[in-house]
Amino acid sequence: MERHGIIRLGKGEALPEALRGGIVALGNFDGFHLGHQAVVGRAVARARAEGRPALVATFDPHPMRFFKPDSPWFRLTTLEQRAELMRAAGVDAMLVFTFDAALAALSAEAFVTSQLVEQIGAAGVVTGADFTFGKARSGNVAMLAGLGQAHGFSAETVGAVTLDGDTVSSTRIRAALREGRPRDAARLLTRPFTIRGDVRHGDKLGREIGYPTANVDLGNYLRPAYGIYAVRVTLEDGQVFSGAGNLGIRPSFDPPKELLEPYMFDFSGDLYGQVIDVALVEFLRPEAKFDTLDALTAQMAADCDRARQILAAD
Ligand SMILES: Cc1cc2nc3c(=O)[nH]c(=O)nc-3n(C[C@H](O)[C@H](O)[C@H](O)COP(=O)(O)O)c2cc1C
Ligand SMILES: Nc1ncnc2c1ncn2[C@@H]1O[C@H](COP(=O)(O)OP(=O)(O)O)[C@@H](O)[C@H]1O
Repeated sequence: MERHGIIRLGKGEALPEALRGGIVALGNFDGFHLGHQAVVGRAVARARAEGRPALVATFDPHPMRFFKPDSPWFRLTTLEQRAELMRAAGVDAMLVFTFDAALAALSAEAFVTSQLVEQIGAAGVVTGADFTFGKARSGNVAMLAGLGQAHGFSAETVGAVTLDGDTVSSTRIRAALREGRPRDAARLLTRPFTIRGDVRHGDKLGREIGYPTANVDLGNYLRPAYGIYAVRVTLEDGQVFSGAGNLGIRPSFDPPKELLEPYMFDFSGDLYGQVIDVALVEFLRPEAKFDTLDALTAQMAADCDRARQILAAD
């Protein structure tokens, strides 16, 4: 089924003929950070030069979620967000392997022959230099190159991208977000970390205190440091509003509930059911527990003033 240029492989679905023989960037690409952009950019450039489809092949769920279902939330992007970013980078389609027990059990060689050769008909594969694949991660890029020679595709690697002296990695971005450094994360991502979700009904208290907030669940996203952030919110129609939002459990309210709640400046209207993008621009302060609504609203007013200034200067 094709949606946002996403094609789920397997389950009886064949790749459309027009997309066979492509140059395939292979990896998880969660976040689509600078390093991922180099790998995908190389695949797109080669595809254009050779007149072939430019493809990305990725895994869903993320292998880490499959092997360690209890690991803390870590996603930097949804599949749909990644597909949009890939499209903007010139990719014709994002192919998704469902990462299940059957896929995890394939040897490196079986993965290459059944997926890359038979299913995708790849003419070329581009990965990062440290890419591993196949059962127990037994396959590496040298093996991929050897299998490519045997099966008639080329395998190319792109070296790690560094910024400020260190390798750009999803792990480094996750650490920055968990430590409340969204600007550092944004430099590595080339855009702010952005949570996409649909606007839920809450306790309807926000509007009473003069600060309606559009409540969004954090879903599978990595949990950044809890606190108040200066945010930019993009609505479904593409309009962008500045705002200030609470990300956390709202310790002043009972029972605590984990949410992202942006209040948007200079907006009024009904957002329930809309899918919005909330970009975390700057960390303002940790969440606090207030004993009175007056104390909370005074603090919210101060947060909004600060967020306005920060975003205006941005
Ligand atoms: C800028 C801003 C800062 C906030 N700071 C806190 C806070 O430190 N502690 C807290 O318990 N709630 C805080 N809130 C309040 C809650 O996020 C939320 O507005 C309130 O629970 C009303 O919820 P409702 O949307 O369900 O009506 C803040 C909200 C905003 C917009
Ligand atoms: N400036 C605004 N920022 C955020 N949401 C707004 C704004 N103006 C109106 N809304 C609407 O008000 C709702 C939030 O009001 P609120 O009283 O906090 O209710 P809830 O508890 O259901 O979130 C949002 O979901 C949205 O539909």
